[in-house]
Amino acid sequence: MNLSFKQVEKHFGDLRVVEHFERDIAPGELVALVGPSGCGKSTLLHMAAGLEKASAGQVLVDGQPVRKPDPSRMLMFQENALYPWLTLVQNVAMALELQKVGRAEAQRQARLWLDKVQLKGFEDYFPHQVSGGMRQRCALARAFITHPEVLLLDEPFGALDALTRMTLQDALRTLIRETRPTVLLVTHDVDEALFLADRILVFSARPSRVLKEFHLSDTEKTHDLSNFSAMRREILGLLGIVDDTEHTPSIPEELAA
Ligand SMILES: Nc1ncnc2c1ncn2[C@@H]1O[C@H](COP(=O)(O)OP(=O)(O)OP(=O)(O)O)[C@@H](O)[C@H]1O
Repeated sequence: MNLSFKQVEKHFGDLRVVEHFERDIAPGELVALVGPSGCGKSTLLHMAAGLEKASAGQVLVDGQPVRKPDPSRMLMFQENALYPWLTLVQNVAMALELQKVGRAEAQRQARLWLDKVQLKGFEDYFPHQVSGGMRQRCALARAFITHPEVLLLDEPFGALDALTRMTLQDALRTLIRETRPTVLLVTHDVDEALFLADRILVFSARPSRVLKEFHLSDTEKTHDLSNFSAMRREILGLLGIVDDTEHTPSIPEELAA
């Protein structure tokens, strides 16, 4: 599915959040949104999900305006939104049952998806009986089981420690390769964006604009992102996290005097 933002603006009362946002996201492409806190990244996801309306402009899916939420566009948050009173398999199956798939068939498919995210053996555990990383694996299975065509990921691994986050990023990448949804990923983790994205948009503070867009080559990426160190530095510089001028040549002593 093609996801298009056409001159999108979003205000909440007097608060101007997003201005003139214009981008096309191609079917199967993964675009990461990074920017300062409060610049409107989640708001863009909410508009794509149909939870918020643009104040001006349009969000289109395959040329059709987004008017309301739809199962073909799946939103996944940082806080795992699993139901605590359901087991993992019941949580995953629920996504299909909501689409009128019978319980037995939904549970059969849910077991397969839990296997895909390495949760075999934990199907009948309740969320509080497994780790945070396992809960997010389960949330991934639940997000993918309905084969969404657009996946809207809002800091999906933000609450996890760095090592667990990397294993979840691997799991997510495998699932994306199998099912090729169009993905918008909001993240504060620049390495996560570099590892997962085909394209990274770096936003300014509110009212936000795109400061720069980075295209990542198709090469097989690993968590060793040394090939991307220049891009990483530039992104961190745009975000004001590192001084990107620090590697410019220092002034020779005789001239500095
Ligand atoms: N429903 C709403 N009503 C009023 N203001 C809102 C609403 N949703 C978001 N905002 C405001 O819009 C601004 C952008 O919020 P948003 O959550 O999109 O930012 P963000 O870039 O995702 O931030 P963070 O990185 O901290 O999650 C914030 O100032 C927020 O308070």
